[in-house]
Amino acid sequence: MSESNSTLFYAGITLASGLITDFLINRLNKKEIVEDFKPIRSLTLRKRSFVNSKQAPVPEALLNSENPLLDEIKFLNSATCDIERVNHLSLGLDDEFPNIKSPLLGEGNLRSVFGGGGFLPDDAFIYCGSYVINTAVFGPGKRIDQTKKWLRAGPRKSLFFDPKTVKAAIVTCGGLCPGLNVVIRELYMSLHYNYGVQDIYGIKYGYKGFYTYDWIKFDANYVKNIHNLGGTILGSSRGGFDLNKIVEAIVNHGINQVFCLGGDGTHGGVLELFKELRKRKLKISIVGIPKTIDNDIAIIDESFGFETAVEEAINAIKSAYVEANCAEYGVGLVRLMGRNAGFIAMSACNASRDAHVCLIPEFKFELYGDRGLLEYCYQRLKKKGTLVLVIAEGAGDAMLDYKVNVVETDASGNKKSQDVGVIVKDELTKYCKNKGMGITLKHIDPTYMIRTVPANPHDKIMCTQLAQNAVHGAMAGFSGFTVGHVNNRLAYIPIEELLSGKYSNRVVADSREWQRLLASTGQPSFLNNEEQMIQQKQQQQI
Ligand SMILES: Nc1ncnc2c1ncn2[C@@H]1O[C@H](COP(=O)(O)OP(=O)(O)O)[C@@H](O)[C@H]1O
Ligand SMILES: O=P(O)(O)OC[C@H]1O[C@](O)(COP(=O)(O)O)[C@@H](O)[C@@H]1O
Repeated sequence: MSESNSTLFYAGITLASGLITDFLINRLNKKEIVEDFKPIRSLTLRKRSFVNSKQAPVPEALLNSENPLLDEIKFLNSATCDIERVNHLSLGLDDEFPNIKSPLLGEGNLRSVFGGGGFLPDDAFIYCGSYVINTAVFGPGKRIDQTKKWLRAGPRKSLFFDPKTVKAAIVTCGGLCPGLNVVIRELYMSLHYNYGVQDIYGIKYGYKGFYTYDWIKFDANYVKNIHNLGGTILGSSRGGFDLNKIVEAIVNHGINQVFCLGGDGTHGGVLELFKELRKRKLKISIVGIPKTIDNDIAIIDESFGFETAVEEAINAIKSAYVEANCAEYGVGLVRLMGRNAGFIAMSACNASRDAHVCLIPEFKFELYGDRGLLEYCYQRLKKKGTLVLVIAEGAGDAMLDYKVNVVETDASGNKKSQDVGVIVKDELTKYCKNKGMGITLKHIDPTYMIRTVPANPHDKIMCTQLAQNAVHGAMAGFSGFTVGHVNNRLAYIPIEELLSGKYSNRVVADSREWQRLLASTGQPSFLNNEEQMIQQKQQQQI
């Protein structure tokens, strides 16, 4: 494209309305790539907000270069529709923009099993101006041009990094989660076999491993069988984030791509590292891969390991039901993880159909009083003889009339509270006894069992998609981003945006999933004065 044509092209895109932009871009894309479909769609409704961000301009010297990746970056910089830009290593650095042909580019299936030669057809690559929309549902008052758009994840035809010069490091942080080993394996396989990267290292026991332990040099034999193992072969930890020591270790090892698997805390670390690396003008791409069984990471549809955890949680609920059903006034009480969000508990209840009450951190409730939890349980036992309660760990904080103590704070600063399962068990037993009812209560706590199993097929597929796309993004030179599904399509999300505080992911009262749970359990609010609570909430929102 000549310079004047190119200027007109970008000006046209910039000025066109969102709808016209979408139309043009869809035409440019020619064909939809179906590779990033998830096997099952999460129906969770999320609250999302809309923001715009600015980036460093493309250096003058690069404006005339012929390079599809550079075109994409210029497009992202000039587009006025609400595309959330991901930082690129070329921006803010004055060097020439490299134009390295992706080794994935090829003639269909011509690649030999021994490597060499590309294997992706031309239209499998992400084209300039390809994005994922934030909202899937449109109706009166909601226009497609007003919804936020995220950069589409996927392979780029030209790369920022020459694979021969890439040295990558992989680290796993925070709590365990099914699928960590699948992501590690696929990061290695994609870097090594698809792009030809030779130097790939594993960091032991989370962030502190960068500067505390010897690094593991991976080879294919080391990782090829790990996908069927629970946990992480690298080990994980909380705490130990020391910015300077980590940057020093990365630089000393000559690393230029870092992949960090973890939740919000880990992404907080990625953001700090990203800012520091940018400040030092280092060409090191740092990428987050969202991990948590709690499924409470904002913006993305779902985090890997969550479905596996729900599947395992159902086994505990099943056992609780059998125990409850086989005793006079039998109660099965299952405590599940979920420090801040009740997605595991809600989904496990919806899937098992055996739970009668589900308590999660998002909704306040009372234990005592005519409309409190204990009276409801007592009445249900009197009438039906059986009760299954599912309680998320953080629900203790939602009890209005019982003070739950914070017993400790973990090394990452997350609070650890008194066990809500034990509190409800003791209080319910006492309450029923005072009313002359002797209950048989079995308390099942499968919290660590549900997160240590290997990933199920759904999560394994998701882990593979995330890892491959994290690698594509890093090889293209993007940095400071995380990768995840938005509306069932893979997107690159700037971590600055993810952690900006404008987004959250919690169960919301009007979501279809929560309404479905209420419809199937019939549980009330457990509030003695619900009306008053609603009014208070409304006032807080004004
Ligand atoms: N705001 C932050 N900035 C830098 N590092 C952080 C931050 N919050 C947590 N971390 C580090 O991230 C790692 C994982 O955090 P943690 O909260 O335990 O798990 P998760 O990543 O699953 O939320 C820990 O090593 C912790 O020290
Ligand atoms: O005992 P640990 O390792 O602190 O893990 C418990 C925590 O794990 C979680 O399920 C997930 O936490 P992370 O996302 O930080 O890994 C929390 O809900 C729970 O409090």
